[in-house]
Amino acid sequence: MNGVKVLEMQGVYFSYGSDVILEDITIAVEEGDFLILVGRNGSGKTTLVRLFLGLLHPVQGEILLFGDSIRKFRDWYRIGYVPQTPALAAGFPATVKEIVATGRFGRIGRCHRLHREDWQAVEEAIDLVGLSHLRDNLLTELSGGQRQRAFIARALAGRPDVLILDEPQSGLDDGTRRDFYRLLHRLNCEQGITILMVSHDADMPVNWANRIALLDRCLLYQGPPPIPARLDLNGLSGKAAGSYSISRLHLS
Ligand SMILES: Nc1ncnc2c1ncn2[C@@H]1O[C@H](COP(=O)(O)OP(=O)(O)OP(=O)(O)O)[C@@H](O)[C@H]1O
Repeated sequence: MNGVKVLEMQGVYFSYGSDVILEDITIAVEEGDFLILVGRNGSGKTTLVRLFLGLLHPVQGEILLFGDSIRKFRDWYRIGYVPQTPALAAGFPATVKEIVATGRFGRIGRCHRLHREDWQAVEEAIDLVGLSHLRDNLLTELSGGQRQRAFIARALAGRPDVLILDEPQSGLDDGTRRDFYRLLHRLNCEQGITILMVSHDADMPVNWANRIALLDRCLLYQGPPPIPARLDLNGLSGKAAGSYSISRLHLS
């Protein structure tokens, strides 16, 4: 955490038609951060991620990537994206190695052949996530946790500076989820990869993150974990998501 801003929003607003989804968002992910963005279902987390990926555009405010306006930014290979994988992985007729190799295209361009150094990056990424023994297996032959790792390896193959993960832990059992957090912690601490992870899981080990942000259309908290007790987290769990509300957070 050296103060260099990798991802930044300044006063960002976003709406779908007349529905305001994000309001006055000012947030920065700094180099070396492990920032977890939490919020109930529908609070705008994926929308915020899609804005950082340039897939949506704010109606107001500025987005900066590595200090440059997103409008001028071209180095997309510096950002590795891991989507919610269960949907993506269903029925993928590709091996681990093949899917991870597609992670190189952001760096070398889609119409280029992979060279020796590309395959080396692919092997390194597979190794980093502990899937070397399954490199030639089909994705459909993998468990949910192993698939998750394959998609992380895919994002790592482009040797990004920052990883953005959108609820990567959904659908995993407790043990697999813990292993998964350990892997992310290792990538952050040992490989120096900056991480922005989205979650609506209030039970995650937030102490592994150095920063946490709570979103519900606007940012209700950002700072070191844990979220202050007055911002009662109970309503963030999947079970109680419906009972969570902005007014309750403001009043408690
Ligand atoms: N393409 C779209 N058109 C209109 N409204 C949308 C669209 N995509 C999302 N929304 C709405 O925007 C709001 C925020 O959605 P978003 O997916 O960002 O929430 P989220 O916090 O990521 O939710 P979850 O935890 O369920 O994934 C929701 O009310 C959703 O219904």
